[in-house]
Amino acid sequence: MIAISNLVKKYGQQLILNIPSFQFNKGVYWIKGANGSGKTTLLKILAGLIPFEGSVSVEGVSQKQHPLSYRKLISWAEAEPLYPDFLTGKELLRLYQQIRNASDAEVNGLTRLFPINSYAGNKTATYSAGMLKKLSLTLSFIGGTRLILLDEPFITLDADACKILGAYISARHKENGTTFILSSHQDPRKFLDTCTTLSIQNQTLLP
Ligand SMILES: Nc1ncnc2c1ncn2[C@@H]1O[C@H](COP(=O)(O)OP(=O)(O)OP(=O)(O)O)[C@@H](O)[C@H]1O
Repeated sequence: MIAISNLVKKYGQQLILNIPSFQFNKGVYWIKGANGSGKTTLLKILAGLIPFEGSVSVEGVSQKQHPLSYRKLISWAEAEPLYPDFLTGKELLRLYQQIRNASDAEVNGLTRLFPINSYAGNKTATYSAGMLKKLSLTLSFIGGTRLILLDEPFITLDADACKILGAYISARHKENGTTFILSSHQDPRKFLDTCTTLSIQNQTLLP
């Protein structure tokens, strides 16, 4: 599903990641690691957001050779989402729907997941951290992408929302074969049916 080859990431002279080779089959993956170990950096690399040495491909599509096709396969939700204050959740949902060519039925169904309809008409400036997180996760689920990258998806979510998120990930993986990679300092396995644990240690990714 994902193939990493000779991946090296440095910030200045500081080596952050050195992953000679790694393959992800379809699945649900939890990446753990100490603060500053490189989890967010790896997710950003897989999302195509930051430069790196080496190669990454998803379903045979190389990020460097076919960046547009590659990005169409992937969704990303960041740990602490931020949106322009003046936009409403509904406007963002519409934007993602248009970009990802999703149906009204799909988007309406996703807005009922957490649910976010009661506040999506308001400007994002008025949202709490958890409300923003629910919006950002909902946006990342739009469009049937094959790989969904979630950076600390459980932070700021209440207990019910954590259960809803875990059930959604498990069901979507089972029904559509979507691969999820999530980073978390909390053990997410209590919310997930299946989950493969990986860790980043000494700048590399280990099973
Ligand atoms: N833009 C940047 N410029 C310079 N160094 C950076 C930058 N972003 C991250 N780093 C460094 O890269 C290393 C890995 O950071 P990263 O955010 O990937 O860690 P993490 O495992 O996600 O950490 P945490 O669990 O604290 O969120 C850290 O040493 C960090 O200081």
